[in-house]
Formats: sequence, structure tokens, C-alpha cells
Amino acid sequence: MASTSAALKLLAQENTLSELFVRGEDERPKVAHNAFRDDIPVISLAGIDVSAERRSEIREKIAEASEEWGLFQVIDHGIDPDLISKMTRLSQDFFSLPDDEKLRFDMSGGKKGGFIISSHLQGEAVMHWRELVTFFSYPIGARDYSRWPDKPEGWKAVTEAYSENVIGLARKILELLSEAMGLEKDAIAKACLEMDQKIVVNFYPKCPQPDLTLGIKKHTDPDTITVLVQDQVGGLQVTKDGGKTWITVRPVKGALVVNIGDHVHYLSNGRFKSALHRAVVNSDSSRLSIATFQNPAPEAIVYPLINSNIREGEEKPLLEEPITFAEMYKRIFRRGLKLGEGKPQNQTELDLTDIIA
Ligand SMILES: O=C(O)CCC(=O)C(=O)O
Ligand SMILES: [Fe+2]
Repeated sequence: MASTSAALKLLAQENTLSELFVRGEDERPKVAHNAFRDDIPVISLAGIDVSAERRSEIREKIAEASEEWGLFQVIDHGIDPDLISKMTRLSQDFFSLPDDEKLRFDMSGGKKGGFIISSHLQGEAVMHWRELVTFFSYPIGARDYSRWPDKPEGWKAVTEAYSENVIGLARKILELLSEAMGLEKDAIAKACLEMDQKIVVNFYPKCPQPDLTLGIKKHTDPDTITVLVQDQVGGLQVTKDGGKTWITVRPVKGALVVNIGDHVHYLSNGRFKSALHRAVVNSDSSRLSIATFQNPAPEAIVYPLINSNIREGEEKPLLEEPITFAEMYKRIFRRGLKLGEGKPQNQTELDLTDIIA
């Protein structure tokens, strides 16, 4: 398929799904995008810095949700709802731009950031029903604004404010997780050396046969922690039994979804799960989500932080030896290949090249 963005739009108008997107029977979604369930905790952060009691109450809820699901929603998180809706609106506007405007930021050919139909970058047989635009926002000094969209009007200022607010919130949640592990509140931040950040705006067009395909297949995020905003359509699903049963996360107005990534999974020696999740699509409307990934520096050392039990031999470490974050990525990548899954079709592959490059 030579053309990129035009292709998905045209395919979306067909009555039947192109076979490029058809998944095997076992991977096809059995739970609808709007079969919402309330299993996933919605946690209010109100009063987090007001009293020690309130802080510990919030900490317990977050730790519990991270142990059980590796995913939860936060409300009263302190980020201006107006900023979030501006970010969402501008993102929608970006995807409504004519193809040639979006393709000015075409990411194919190994560019760091830009617009892609993810499917086209990957060697895997089945494609994702998704377009995305991605760009790196931290460290600030390394920002390459030439890879940030310059349209719609106002994108840059809104995105800068949004990315700063999200990294602030992510830091707060990482402080609570550090405390929950019995460590100083800056323990995870220190283990990151420096916090990098990357924003991925996902756009899932309407799909003629949503039961046969996925917007993004099951994966864990390989970062430290992800903060996601989704519209009210629904489609994010999570499992805690390896994919036997899937829960559709109910979109809550103003809430942010928080995912624990593989990095925190290793730092906590498996106590906190990295959520196994995916996105399903539908035939009624398109869907938008904005995932903001917080990553450690590539040279940050990954090893369980709670290692006294490990030293005393009471607990087995998840990792045999300390490795760098860049190495952690490589291993996740290789594992994907070894399991015969083809190249991992989530952020892993992109991040791998981004980090190693
Ligand atoms: O669209 C969603 O809800 C999930 C997106 C996602 O998992 C990702 O971008 O890593
Ligand atoms: Fe994800």
C-alpha cells in the first residue's frame, strides 16, 4: 500500500474490512467498546497535600489499584479541565486536516516524531486500525519543534502547557508509589535519573467490521508511567488474567487514566503490575485518546528498589542483574520475537529505536 493516510480513510468507507486488518479468531474482541464496567478504581486526589491522613488514604488506594490492575483513573487531579479539553479539541482538529497537511509530518523513514498510520511502520502481518501523531516533549532541551505539528493554530502552546501539567501529575503519583514501597518519596524519580516524556495522540476512525480487528493490540506500556486522556466513546480495555477476560474502562468526564509501565513493574519487583491493555474500535464513531508516556533516561539502571528482601534471599528478583533501561527495551523487543509474535506492534518498537538512536 503506497499511500498512507488516505488509505485508512478510504478503507473506513468500505462495507467490509480489508483483510490487512483482520485478526485471528483468538485475538478478535468479544467485548464491545461500550460494554462499560466499573471494576477499575476511580480515585480522587483531592487533598493530597493537605493532611498526612488524606495522603495515606490516597496512597493506599493507588497502591491497591496498581497491585490488582496496574491501571486506575484519577479525578480532582489538579489539571485544568479547560486545558485538557483544548488539548483534545486541537488533536481532533489535527486529524481532520487534509492528508497532505498531516503528511508534512510523516514519520516514516525513521524520523523522531510525526504522523503515521502505525500499521505501515511495522513488519507484522496484521495492521492496527489507528493513525497517530507523536512527539517528544521532555527533556525540554532536546525538543525538536520541527517534528511537532504546527497546525492547528495554538497547538504548540497548549501542548507545552499540557505536557508540563502531565509530567507534574506523573511525578506526584510516582511519589505515592515510592512511599507505598516504604521508600523516600523521590525514590522512583531518582531511579529515572531524568524524566523523559513522549506524547502519542491516537485516532481510531470508524471501522466497518470492528469485531474483526483492533485499534491497538494487547500490550503493556514499557515506560515508567502513562497518563491517558480518552474521549467519551470508549474502547480502552484491560485484563488481569492474561487476556481471558477483558474489561472496557468507562470514560469518566475530566478523569485521566493512569497505567503502570514495565519500568515500575521491575522497580517494585512485580508488586505493581504493568497493565495489559488494548483498544477496540467501533462502527458508529471515531475515537481519540492521548497517551503521555514518562520514561527514564536510557542509561538509568533498572533493578528492584526494594532489595533488602532480595539480599536476604526471601524474595527472588524479577531481574537477574541490574540492566539499563535501554537494555530493558531491547530485551522486551527480543522477547516479542522469540515468542514468535513478530515485531511488537505497540509503542515498544518505536521507543526502542527512539531510545537506542
Ligand atoms: O487508545 C487507548 O485507549 C489506548 C492507547 C494505548 O494503549 C497506547 O497508546 O499505548
Ligand atoms: Fe498502551
